[in-house]
Amino acid sequence: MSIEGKKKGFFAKLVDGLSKTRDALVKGIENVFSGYDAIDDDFYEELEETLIMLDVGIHASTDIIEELKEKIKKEHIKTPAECRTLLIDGIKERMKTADNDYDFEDKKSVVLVIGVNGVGKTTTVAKLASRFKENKMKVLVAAADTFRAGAIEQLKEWTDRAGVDLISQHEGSDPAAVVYDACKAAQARNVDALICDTAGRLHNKKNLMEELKKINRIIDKEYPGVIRETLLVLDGTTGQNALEQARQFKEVADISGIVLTKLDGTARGGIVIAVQSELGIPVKYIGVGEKLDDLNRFDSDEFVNALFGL
Ligand SMILES: Nc1nc2c(ncn2[C@@H]2O[C@H](COP(=O)(O)OP(=O)(O)OP(=O)(O)O)[C@@H](O)[C@H]2O)c(=O)[nH]1
Repeated sequence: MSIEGKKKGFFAKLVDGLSKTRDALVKGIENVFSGYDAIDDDFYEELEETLIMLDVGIHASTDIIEELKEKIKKEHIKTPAECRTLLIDGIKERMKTADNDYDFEDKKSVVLVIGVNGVGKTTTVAKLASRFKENKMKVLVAAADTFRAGAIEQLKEWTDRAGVDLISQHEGSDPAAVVYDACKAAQARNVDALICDTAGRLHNKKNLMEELKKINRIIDKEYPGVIRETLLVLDGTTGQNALEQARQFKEVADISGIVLTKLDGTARGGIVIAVQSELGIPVKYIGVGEKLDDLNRFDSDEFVNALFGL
């Protein structure tokens, strides 16, 4: 399928996947807009409460409303209907990614993928590998989640499916040793993107921090000069728990981007807005299904349009 065709397919899935969020969000917001004739404190309060209820997050919701108030004053807007467009534009604006956010997609890079078990980390590694491969990059994957039983086999199945090579050792081996091997192999094979699946044991933050530090040290030493990216994978269906997880990971790792998975079929898509605003880390990819091509770059215009059924 052409890239254009794939993009359309992804958008259709996104629109479809966000239908539950859309139903909840749009219905809630439209109710506020249609329930008030004038813009007053009650209107703002109800709008803010609706955003919070939809997992947009307390801080982000407050910010959005404050920003909206200022714009309304500046532009002398009088009716709730007129302020709907301002609200939508404001949400789009706060989720924009920067131009250099995806440099690792077309330059020599090492991408560390972190996140707790079950969030869709392994699947995301494979989806990224497949995406980079389609972009004509030579990809290598490292199985540095050596802790969870069966993780290596599972990753092997996925990388076979994606048609990319995997560097692995046995279960229980030192993740840093796997990364060392992978750095050597990446250089010997002239690889463009090395993607490392790492373990995410949040219940032992100190160990996790040490492990990630060690991995980073090895990459710095053995594979200098490459672009570094650390993506945290979060399960979009878990709402505020995902946000809490992200806060904890932020303490142990230098996260450069978020991948939100399972946005298909959740009513909690508002979490995308919360994550971006509350953590100050851009959402770079979203997952809307279990197949290899069900991951795409996050596009704030596309996302908010899908969310509001525009
Ligand atoms: N619907 C849907 N399912 C997804 C998505 N991403 C991953 N999954 C599913 O979520 C489940 C967990 O995904 P994994 O990739 O195995 O998760 P993990 O974080 O590596 O977790 P462990 O394998 O337990 O370490 C699998 O059944 C995936 O198919 C997504 O975007 N949408």
